[in-house]
Amino acid sequence: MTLLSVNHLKKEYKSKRSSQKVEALRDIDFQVEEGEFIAIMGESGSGKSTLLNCIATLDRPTAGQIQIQGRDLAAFKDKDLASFRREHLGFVFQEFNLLDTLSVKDNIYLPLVLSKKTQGKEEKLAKLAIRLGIENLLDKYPYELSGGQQQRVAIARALITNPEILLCDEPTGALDSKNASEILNLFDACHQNGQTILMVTHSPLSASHAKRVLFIKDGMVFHQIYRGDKSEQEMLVAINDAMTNLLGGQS
Ligand SMILES: Nc1ncnc2c1ncn2[C@@H]1O[C@H](COP(=O)(O)OP(=O)(O)OP(=O)(O)O)[C@@H](O)[C@H]1O
Repeated sequence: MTLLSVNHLKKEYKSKRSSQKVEALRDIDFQVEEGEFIAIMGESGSGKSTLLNCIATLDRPTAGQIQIQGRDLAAFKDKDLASFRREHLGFVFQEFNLLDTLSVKDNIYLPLVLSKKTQGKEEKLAKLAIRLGIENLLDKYPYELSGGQQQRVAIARALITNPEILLCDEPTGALDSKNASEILNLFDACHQNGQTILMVTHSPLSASHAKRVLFIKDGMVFHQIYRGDKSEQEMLVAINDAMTNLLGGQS
């Protein structure tokens, strides 16, 4: 079943200094099936964050359509978007974005508290804590944790509402290679569990964990690689080749 449908998406920003417009997204078109793990790659400035922000309902497109489970995001009023975002989407950021004044446990509960859906929260937390290997960290505070531990907690916070899509912006960007690889293994496990994941990344290694990689250039999807039967290593080679031939070659 198609979970996310992005049709002819266009986003223009008006420049503050001149009347010129920046066309961040020109014509983006793709579909995501339920349970897919997709990476989005592209050079700096190619529009990846703009695309993620539009899907995340944090920004409105200039034209085109985004549907999540058949719901057209343009039809939502601003005041309804926040609750839609909280209840249907999960976010993982490069810089973890945990609140230092709350314990790990309370950070993870926060989306449930904000949605007033705290019933059964202990059970949900207990299951997630085991899956993510953070059982011993729940009473600590974010500043007491390593980067890798903080990202595990951030993933738990993103998953506790059982979101339809996990949206990740450079989730391993602030981690060393060992911690990055542990986080990527967690994404693999989430994916095997049926979680739909959309991850923006500069890292070919991170993207090699995905089942499909979309390359964005000049505000359009101009290439895709399917994992198919490829091993992670073969996928990594294919991604690096695509980056050399397509991104490097045409810019
Ligand atoms: N708020 C804004 N106002 C004006 N222009 C913007 C705004 N946000 C992004 N842009 C422009 O839109 C284009 C796409 O930016 P975007 O941040 O989406 O790229 P990106 O692929 O995520 O880059 P990076 O990999 O460096 O994060 C760039 O030319 C950028 O300068």
